[in-house]
Amino acid sequence: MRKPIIAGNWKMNKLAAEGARFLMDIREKVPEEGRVETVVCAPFIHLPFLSEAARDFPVSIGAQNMHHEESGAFTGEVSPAMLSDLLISHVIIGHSERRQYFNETDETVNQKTHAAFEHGITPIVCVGESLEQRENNETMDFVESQVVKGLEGLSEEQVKDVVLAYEPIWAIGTGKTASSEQANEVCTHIRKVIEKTFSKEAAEAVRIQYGGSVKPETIEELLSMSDIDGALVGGASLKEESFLKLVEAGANVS
Ligand SMILES: O=C[C@H](O)COP(=O)(O)O
Repeated sequence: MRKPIIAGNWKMNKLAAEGARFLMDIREKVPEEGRVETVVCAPFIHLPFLSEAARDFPVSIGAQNMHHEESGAFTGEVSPAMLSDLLISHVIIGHSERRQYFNETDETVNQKTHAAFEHGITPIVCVGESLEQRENNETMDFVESQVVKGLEGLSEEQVKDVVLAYEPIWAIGTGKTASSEQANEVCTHIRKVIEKTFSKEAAEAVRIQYGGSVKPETIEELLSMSDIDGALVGGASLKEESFLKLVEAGANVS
């Protein structure tokens, strides 16, 4: 069975003291690592503190982006080497907000995904269609193309360790969650794409999260679906109480 993975994406929220307080508040309450993987993806400035503070309890700390180069003249960027130096274990790659506002493309997603593996960081690769694409029945083809291009050139073993996050853009921060069936239908398609492009073993191993207005009230049903292995959560990951409920739901998947 694939281990559920619940990742909070704080986006551009929380001052340093608020981030620290959040971690201290959840430290005694997160379920043990064997049942669920718990990840907090925080803004860069939080990472040194959070990474150090989370060392002795089962919360992994992730970044929300990175550059693909090791170092160099890229003002304002953060490299994979800098993240692995801080023992950052996960990185979100190609979030739709990065694609929309910061010109991320399938090509940069692919470069960053390779770079993450070179530095021992687990990539959480985001894909998902716009409302217009959904209404034009382009969802499956579009998501397939994002998956194939984003993961191009990875080995089968690497693909098994990728986390894919299916996030329909129309459901992000809007309060409109895709129905569990809608979300699962696309996640099942993604798994078939992995099988076709890599192997059956890779398809069975790869974990696929759903993201888009996930709340404590909706998580259980989402996690009960055949191809949804976790959630990438924005708004509901900002409050300790709701984040813990999401993680607990992940730990209770049998
Ligand atoms: O990365 C998280 C997603 O963008 C979902 O955000 P949301 O839970 O606030 O809709």
